[in-house]
Amino acid sequence: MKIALIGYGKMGKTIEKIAQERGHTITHRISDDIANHDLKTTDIAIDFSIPDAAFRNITSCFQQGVPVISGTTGWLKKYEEAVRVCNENNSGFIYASNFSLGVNLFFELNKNLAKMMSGFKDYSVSMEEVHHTQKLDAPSGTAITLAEQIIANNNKKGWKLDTAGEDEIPITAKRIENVPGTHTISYESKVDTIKIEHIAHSREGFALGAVIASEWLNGKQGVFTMKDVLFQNM
Ligand SMILES: NC(=O)C1=CN([C@@H]2O[C@H](COP(=O)(O)OP(=O)(O)OC[C@H]3O[C@@H](n4cnc5c(N)ncnc54)[C@H](O)[C@@H]3O)[C@@H](O)[C@H]2O)C=CC1
Ligand SMILES: O=C(O)C1=N[C@H](C(=O)O)C[C@H](O)C1
Repeated sequence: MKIALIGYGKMGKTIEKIAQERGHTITHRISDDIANHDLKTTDIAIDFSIPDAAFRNITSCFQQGVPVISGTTGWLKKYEEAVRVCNENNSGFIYASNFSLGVNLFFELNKNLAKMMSGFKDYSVSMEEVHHTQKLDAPSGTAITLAEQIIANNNKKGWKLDTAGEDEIPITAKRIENVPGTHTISYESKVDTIKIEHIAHSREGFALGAVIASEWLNGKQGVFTMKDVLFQNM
C-alpha cells in the first residue's frame, strides 16, 4: 500500500518503521499545512499530527479521495463534521483515541467492570493517566474514551479533570518524562480498592494498530472503529 504520513513526529516515525517492515511504501511525510501537498497518488493517509490541524488534514484528504486513519487526539468536537465530509466524498475513515490491541481489550474490560460495579454504591470510581511531558492535551483521548464508557455503563453523569462533583468521574493527568501512556481506573471503598491498569511499554503497539487499521480500511467505504477492525466476530 502507498501511505501518506500526516504528522511526522514520534508516532509518524514509529508508524513509518512498522509500515515499511510490513511491505508498505511511504509516499509523503507531512509536518506542515496540508494545502501544500497533493495526495492523489497515495492509497491511504495516517494522521498523527496536532489537535489544531487534525480536522483540516482529515477533511482535506477526503476531498482529495484519500481515506484516513486518524489517531490525533484533542479535536473530537468536530468528529461528526469529519464523518459528514467523509460520507459526502464516499471515502473511508477510522478514528481511535488509541490504536493498540491492548488498550482496545482494556476498553472492553472497562465497560464490563463499569457495568458490574454500577449496583455497588460503596465504591467511588476515579481515573489517572500518565504521559510524557510533550503531550499537548489533557486528559488524554484514551482517558476520555474510558470515562465515556464508564458513564454509559454506570450511573455517572460526566467527568472532570482533578476535582469532580459527586456524580462525576475525577481524572488526574500526570506528565512525566518519557512515559508512553499509562491509564488506571480505581474503584475505591472504605475497605478496599479494585484497580485495572494498562501500561504501554513503547509506541509500537499504537503504531502497529494504526497500520493494521490502514490495511483493513484499504478498499472500503464508510466510517468504522477499531472494534470493527479487531473484534469483527465479537
Ligand atoms: N490514537 C493513538 O493510538 C495515539 C494517539 N496519539 C496522538 O497522536 C498525536 C501525535 O502524537 P506524537 O507523534 O507523539 O506527537 P509529536 O509532537 O511527536 O508529532 C506531531 C507532529 O505533527 C507535526 N505537525 C505540526 N503541524 C502540523 C500540520 N499542520 N499538519 C501535519 N503535521 C503537523 C509536528 O511538526 C510534529 O512532527 C497526538 O495528538 C497524540 O495524542 C499518540 C499516540 C497514540
Ligand atoms: O500523546 C500520546 O503520547 C498518546 N496519546 C493518546 C491519547 O491521548 O490517549 C494515546 C496514547 O495514550 C499516547
